This record gives sequence, structure tokens and C-alpha cells, in this order.
Amino acid sequence: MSRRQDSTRPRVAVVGAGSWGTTFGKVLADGGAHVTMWARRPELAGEIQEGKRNSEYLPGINLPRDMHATHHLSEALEGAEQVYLSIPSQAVRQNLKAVRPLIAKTDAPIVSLMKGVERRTGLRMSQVIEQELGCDPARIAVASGPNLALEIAREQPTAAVIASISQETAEAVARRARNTYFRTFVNTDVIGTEFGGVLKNLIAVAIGIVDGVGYGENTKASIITRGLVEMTDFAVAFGAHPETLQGLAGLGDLIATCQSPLSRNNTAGRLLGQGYRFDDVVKQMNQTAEGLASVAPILQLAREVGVQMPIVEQVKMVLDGTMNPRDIAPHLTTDDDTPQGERTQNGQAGGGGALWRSIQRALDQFRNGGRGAAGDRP
Ligand SMILES: NC(=O)C1=CN([C@@H]2O[C@H](COP(=O)(O)OP(=O)(O)OC[C@H]3O[C@@H](n4cnc5c(N)ncnc54)[C@H](O)[C@@H]3O)[C@@H](O)[C@H]2O)C=CC1
Ligand SMILES: O=C(CO)COP(=O)(O)O
Repeated sequence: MSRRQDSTRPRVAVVGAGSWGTTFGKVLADGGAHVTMWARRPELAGEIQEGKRNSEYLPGINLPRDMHATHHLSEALEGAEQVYLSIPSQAVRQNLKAVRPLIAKTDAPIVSLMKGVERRTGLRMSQVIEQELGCDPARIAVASGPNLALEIAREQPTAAVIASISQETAEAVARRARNTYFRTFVNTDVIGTEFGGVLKNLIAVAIGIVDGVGYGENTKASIITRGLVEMTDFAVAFGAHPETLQGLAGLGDLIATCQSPLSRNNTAGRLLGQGYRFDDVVKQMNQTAEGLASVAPILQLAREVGVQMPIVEQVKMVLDGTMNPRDIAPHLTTDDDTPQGERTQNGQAGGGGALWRSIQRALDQFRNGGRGAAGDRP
């Protein structure tokens, strides 16, 4: 590629050069963009820029020749038509403070690639971006889906979804972030798309735990299925469309993350299930496992809207060391004797929560002449 051809390519910036940021940079470059990565560490920026490698995060992967990297944020952001963010969720706010003045004169879409919530505030990443950049939410997009970085870096065919409250923004980002091995769909359900990515991490930790204990496929399938119910109840209570949780950002990502040993959340869970203590697991993980920091704020949010999340509750107990990993199950050990309807634990889409559940139970009892329990509901 000549310098002239390179300069006619649309410029994009990727902030964060870990496994996902670098992989996404490759996706964008292979899709025709002029990509500049920002890496916090100069030596990593140097390796990507000079060697076209990121040996720490993507061993064995050759990066495109025209993918660039710098550890100067201003250089990375200069002239960017779109800005992608891929750093651990707990570090996003502080990094955005540095980004803000550098993009003040542009209206470039800002795209979150992250799958966590901020521990202190419980906010989704698009909300943190909106707060810190003070920008129109229609400029913000999020990318999610079954996207294990190393598989995509190996160019294995994958689909993802780009969500923005602005269809136009979602489409502009989806057009840029696609190539022969990476296809992007769009939706306008930012809440469902973001929460799907956050919540599947928590279920993947649970799957890792039971895997580490040595339980088999029945346990895992039960947790995945009931986990999807928890994810849906929670997200819908916050305004998500239930269909989003059936899509790439929900079920799709849940399957990928729960099945793959590449998943860091799954790996962290497995170590816990094998008997390692939480502190030791954190020490052993040299990449980001977002689920570990998201458990507490998600449970706090769930309590605020009256949504029950028995699997996530148990993950927290295992993390806290108050539950033996062997006892984790797709239900609460404190379940009462009344069999639950299968469809959701919290009632209808829309999130009536515990209140709705009691009403359902009372109605069922009334229909049964005051006898018996609620059966499976469609
Ligand atoms: N790796 C994957 O397969 C996927 C990851 N994600 C999400 O992408 C986000 C980033 O994860 P990964 O790239 O996988 O993590 P990673 O652990 O591979 O890389 C994180 C990067 O952020 C940098 N970093 C750490 N602390 C920082 C700070 N305070 N300020 C600036 N940079 C800092 C690290 O040096 C590293 O370059 C997470 O929210 C994750 O859930 C989403 C889809 C796939
Ligand atoms: O989000 C992911 C796959 O879609 C990556 O999952 P982990 O963060 O658990 O590796």
C-alpha cells in the first residue's frame, strides 16, 4: 500500500491495545480503514507499529501492515472519523478525561467495545462515555456478540451487533467494522446489547465454577438456560427488548463464552471451582475478566428493581468464599417448596419482579381453587 492510498483510507482510532482492542483494530484495517491504535505502554505500541505483532495478547497473529500504533493519545485520535474504546471498564472514566479535549472539535462516533459496568456507579459503559465526554448519546455506539478475540484474530467467521439509539450511527459503525470474516448487524437497543455482554460474563463464571468442580453437561446446560432467564429478566427490567437477549449479544455471546476455554471469565470460574481463592485467581489472570468486578454492582441494580438472580447471587457467594463451589446450582439453595414457572423467575417481560411473581402465584392458586402450585407457564 502506497502512502497516497493509505491517506485516502478513512481514519479510525482504537484506544486500548489488549486482546480485543488489537483484534478489533485488525478487523477495521482488514475492512479498509487506516487504523491507529493507542497503547498505554510504549513498548507495546512499538511492537505493533514496527513488528506488526502483539505477542503478549495475540500470540502467533500477524497484524495488517497498515495498522499503526502509538502511545501518544493525541496522535492516535488525530483525524479519526470513528473512535473505538477497548480498555477494562474500571479504567474507562479516567481515560476518557484525557480523550475529551482531544476530540472536542469532532462529532466522530464513539464506540464501546467493553463488556463491564462501573463498579462504583453501576453505570453501563455508554453511560460513562456520555457523562465524561458530555456528548449527544446518538453519537455513541456499542459493539457486542460472540466475539472471542483470538478466534477473530485468526479470521474465523463471526457475527457481531452494533447498537446505537441512532440507527444512522449504528449503520455507519457497522459499515466500517466489517470485512470478509466479520459481519455486523445493527439494532437500536443499547441497553439490551450492553447488558447482554455484561451479564453473560457472570453466567460464564458460574459455568467455569461447575466445570472446575467436575460437574457435567446437565449442570452446565441448566445454568446456561436459567442464566439466560436471569439475563433477560434483568435487562428487560431496565428497558431492554427481550429479543435482544435472544440475539447475538445475549444467547450468542452466552454460548460462546460458556463453551470456550479462551474465555477469561470462564477460566476465572474454573480456577475458583478447582478450589483457588479469589485473590489467587485475580493474581493468576493476566488479562481482564470483567465479570469479577461486575457481580456486585449487577446484584445491587437487580435488588433496586426487584429482579431475582439466583445464579449470580451464588457466583458472588463463591467469590466471597461463603459458598462451597460444589453447592452451586441453577437455583437458590433457599428456594421455597413451590415449583416455579419456567419462563421467567420474575414474571412478565417488563419486569414486575417479585411483586409480579406473587401476583402470579396468587392467581394460580385462585384458579386451582386455592390448592396446588404454579405449573410451567408458556
Ligand atoms: N478479549 C475478548 O475476547 C473480548 C473482550 N471484550 C471486552 O473488551 C474489553 C477489553 O478487554 P481485553 O482487550 O480483552 O482486555 P486485555 O486484558 O486483553 O487488555 C486490556 C488492555 O487495557 C490496558 N489497560 C489496563 N489498565 C488500563 C488503564 N488503567 N488505562 C489504560 N489502559 C489500561 C492493558 O494494558 C491492555 O492493553 C473488556 O471490557 C472485555 O470484556 C469484548 C469482546 C471480546
Ligand atoms: O466477550 C467475550 C466473547 O464474546 C470474551 O469473553 P471473556 O472476557 O470471558 O474472555
